[in-house]
Amino acid sequence: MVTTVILGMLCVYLLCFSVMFLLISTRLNGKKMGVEVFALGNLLLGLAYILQLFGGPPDEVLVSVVNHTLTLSAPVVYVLGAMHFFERPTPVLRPLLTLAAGYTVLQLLVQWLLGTEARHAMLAAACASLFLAMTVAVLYGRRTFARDLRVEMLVFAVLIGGICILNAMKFAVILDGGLAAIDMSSGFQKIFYIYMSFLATVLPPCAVWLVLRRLTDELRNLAAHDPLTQLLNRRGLMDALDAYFRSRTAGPVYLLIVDIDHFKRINDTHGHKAGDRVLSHVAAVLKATARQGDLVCRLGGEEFVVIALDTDSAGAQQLAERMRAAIEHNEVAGTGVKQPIRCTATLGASGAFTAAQDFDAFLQQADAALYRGKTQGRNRVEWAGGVERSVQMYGL
Ligand SMILES: Nc1nc2c(ncn2[C@@H]2O[C@H](COP(=O)(O)OP(=O)(O)OP(=O)(O)O)[C@@H](O)[C@H]2O)c(=O)[nH]1
Repeated sequence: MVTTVILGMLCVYLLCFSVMFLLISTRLNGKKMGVEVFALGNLLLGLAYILQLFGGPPDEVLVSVVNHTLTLSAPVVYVLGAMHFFERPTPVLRPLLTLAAGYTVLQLLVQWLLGTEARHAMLAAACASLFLAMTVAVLYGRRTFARDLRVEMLVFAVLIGGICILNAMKFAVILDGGLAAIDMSSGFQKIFYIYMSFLATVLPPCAVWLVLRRLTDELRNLAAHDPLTQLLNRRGLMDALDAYFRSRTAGPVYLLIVDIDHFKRINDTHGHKAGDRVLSHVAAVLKATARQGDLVCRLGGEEFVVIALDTDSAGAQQLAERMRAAIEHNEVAGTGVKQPIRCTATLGASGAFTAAQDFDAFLQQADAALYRGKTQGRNRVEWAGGVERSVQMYGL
């Protein structure tokens, strides 16, 4: 009786969460993160347990065969859902139907050759192996594709490891005591379904949490980057600068403004689309020329800011000159029959500063230098008047 009630609750959980996943997936336009696949997994497992409840005794072969196929298919669907979540989308329906057909045929064969007991033992062994593989994959994921979800992955590994152990025990129990040992009223089945209920309660909110984390991370990322060039925008730059100056090892930084020369002319001659390609190209050149860790940002229009970290004035000067030369010497490939576009940029550089609050003042300083560079002929690096003072101040 107790097991039947637990099983009934389990069906309700699974089907409710299936509907919830489905509803969530309808709100996730485009990138569904596997949520609709999780809904299918819950539906299959819910149906399997409904058959378990109302399908009659274990020797009622046809219902039992369908039940076992659903029971094995559900975790496979969860695996496919997880692959979608981790951006390795794979087809779902074809592998699922192939597995279902294959396992059904295998069951009928085993039933015919070895009987009901062997078929139940086979399901327990298959589930134990599958969950073992899932546990290993989750633990591997902590070190590779899911490094940002280390704690969550550990929780999943422990929970899935638990079902793996229970299925291995079920296999041993069937071999030892036959079908009577997994009767609904047996102590083992009680523990088995209590654990499954626990999982059905805990795992779906965990999955929702993962989806929420990914969504909020993506939103934060979108808010911090320029959509055209994928560089940091001003807000992202300020956050990164704050984070840098909070670290104990932070030293003075140098600010460079990079402004493409005669960009209006490029737009007017080649069109706005080509202008956008020039912006993306210059962004890529700046990113490739800066050192890893330096902050590269599109401030707006054709203006970029580079913050050179962990360097001295000589290093910042070399970086500025490298960037100017790289922009001058790398042409933007034309589309189709169009000629490649060449462009140059003028750079204004500030003195060193040591706090994020100083950003605006030093931006103005670099902007004044940039203006000088523009009036003195463009395609050059101009340093702010205070640079020598800054260099002396910080002893660089
Ligand atoms: N294609 C494209 N053009 C942009 C974008 N943002 C700003 N612009 C254009 O950039 C041009 C900037 O022109 P100006 O400020 O006159 O500067 P400039 O022509 O580069 O001249 P100098 O800076 O003095 O060398 C304007 O024509 C803007 O319309 C953008 O996202 N895409």
